Amino acid sequence: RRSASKGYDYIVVGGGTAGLALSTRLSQGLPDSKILVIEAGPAALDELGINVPGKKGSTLGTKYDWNFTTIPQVNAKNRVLAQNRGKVLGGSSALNLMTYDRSTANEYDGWEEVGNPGWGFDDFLPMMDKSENFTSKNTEWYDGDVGVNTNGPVRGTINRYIPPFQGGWVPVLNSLGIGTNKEYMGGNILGVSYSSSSIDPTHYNRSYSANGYLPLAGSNLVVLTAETVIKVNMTKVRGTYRATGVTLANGTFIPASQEVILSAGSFGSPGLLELSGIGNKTVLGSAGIMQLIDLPSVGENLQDHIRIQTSYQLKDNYTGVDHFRWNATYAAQQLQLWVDGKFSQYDYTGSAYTFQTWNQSMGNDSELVALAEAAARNSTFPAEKKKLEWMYDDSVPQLEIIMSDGYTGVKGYPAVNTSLYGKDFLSFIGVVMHPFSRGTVHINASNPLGKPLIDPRYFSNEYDLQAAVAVVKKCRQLALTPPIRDVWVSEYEPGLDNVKTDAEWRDFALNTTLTIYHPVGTCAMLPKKKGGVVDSKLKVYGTTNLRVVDASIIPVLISAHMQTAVYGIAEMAAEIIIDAADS
Ligand SMILES: Cc1cc2nc3c(=O)[nH]c(=O)nc-3n(C[C@H](O)[C@H](O)[C@H](O)COP(=O)(O)OP(=O)(O)OC[C@H]3O[C@@H](n4cnc5c(N)ncnc54)[C@H](O)[C@@H]3O)c2cc1C
Repeated sequence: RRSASKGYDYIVVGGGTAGLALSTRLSQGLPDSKILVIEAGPAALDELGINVPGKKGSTLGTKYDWNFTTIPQVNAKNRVLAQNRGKVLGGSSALNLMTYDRSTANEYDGWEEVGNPGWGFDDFLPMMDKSENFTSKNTEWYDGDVGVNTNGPVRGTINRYIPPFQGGWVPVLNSLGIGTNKEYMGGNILGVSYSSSSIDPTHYNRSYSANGYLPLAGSNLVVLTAETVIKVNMTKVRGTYRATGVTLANGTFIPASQEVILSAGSFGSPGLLELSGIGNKTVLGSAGIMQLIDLPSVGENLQDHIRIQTSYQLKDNYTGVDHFRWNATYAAQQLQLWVDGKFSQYDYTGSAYTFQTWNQSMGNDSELVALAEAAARNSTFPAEKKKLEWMYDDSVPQLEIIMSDGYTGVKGYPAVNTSLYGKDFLSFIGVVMHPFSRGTVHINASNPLGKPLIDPRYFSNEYDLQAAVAVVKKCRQLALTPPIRDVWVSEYEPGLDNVKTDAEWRDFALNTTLTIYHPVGTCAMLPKKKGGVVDSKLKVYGTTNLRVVDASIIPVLISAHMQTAVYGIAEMAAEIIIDAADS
């Protein structure tokens, strides 16, 4: 193995979701090139908190998490919200909640329509497919093989276990006029499904970039862990800039003869550009960094999905995942079953999803459409225009609801010694698909190498707040509809008596809305004059050989969880970079 300081042809910064997929593909496609991927976190391939599906969420707030937060959100009662990101080999694919889906074809087409040739659904679906091995085709909850592939590195699997108290999910949604969708990976996600998770059914463990892609890499890929990059070194050549390598926090310079690729994620990649002198002059100046390339959109255009939840105490005859919190014996038994490769409740992540338009959900979307029009009216940014177009498009969902096993919320699981301690819960997690709030992430001028200043500007327009209220009311409606109504004793959060009026729902939304961890757009792929940081070949404007390849390049937030798109972006980038090397 080469020593890191000797230099490489390609350096990928960030061994996360996109970074490991990309560097693996580069090592395969460019066998004569030397490729280095540098990851700030450790490798943790044997970590049960990562591998065991039923332990999802247990690594948040740990050493595997960057533990970022927002700045106080002025439109959300000044709350400071968590912004978790993986700091481990595999990045956020090691920490995520494993939902494995895709949005509607029209939304990927929207990426192309805002100025990115070659990124529409017909071109992008094959890239997402390249990454996947969908193991549940032709099963009870998936018809045939529409839109899926079966020989890629990351597994997508519908859970083999659906808890009895979730048996009412599909009948309830059907009774409310929502059709069952067993082809949700094929470019139409509307309807109700028992949907897939990134789980490998060989051992029912998490499938992610570190255990999916990396074992396929050639020996020409070197993986450096526990090293943080602090800047890309740039040199001016005939009026444009060339990346010559990267500098580590310990001062080591590592040269790159061909390309440097940033895959440090939606909060990491814009910061690295700024630390390298690429960005907004004021931001750089206040941090004492000399501007090399004037690119004012770096760190702008942050978009994220917001979520809001209600939760219910299950009747005592049901065993939910909260059992793991309060019954150590049960948890140990189930974990041993999982370790032994036997059927275990720890196999399970969650399966019950619905995606709907406002019309499907409420019968009438005119008030929300009017608010969306008001939110988008004065914007020239392509994302708002697209989101408004999608409000009028019957194929594009505006809300998602997940029926989730276990307590999820803001109030907290009941404290020891209270009457509800030792009870199990189910939660409904409502998500607004196309919020109009658009925020920023920048380096902190007083500590440029420290945590970034993240300001998603949650609820900076009325549409987002009313949409959150509409989706959380829907959560309660689903809970109150038999046979779901028959499985629970009482509404724990917010409580049927505590929140009844619209004013109370509004207050509840302001107090409890959170992120569902899908920040995108901070190095948007767009024409430069429209707010772009990278072009449609993912190259940073003003450079010859610096690219960004991760969730930050997504120009418009779509109605899906992000991982399948991020893997698709990495596969697309690999083709682009390999083609460029061959030409
Ligand atoms: C808690 C959580 C739950 C989620 N749930 C789901 C879900 O259920 N389904 C879904 O589809 N999506 C989910 N997502 C979103 C999805 O996982 C992310 O969008 C996706 O993983 C982002 O990939 P990425 O490559 O852009 O960034 P990441 O995977 O975060 O990779 C960035 C990598 O760069 C490294 N890095 C950063 N800065 C530096 C530096 N300076 N030097 C060296 N290395 C650096 C990081 O440590 C990290 O490994 C979730 C995300 C989170 C955080």
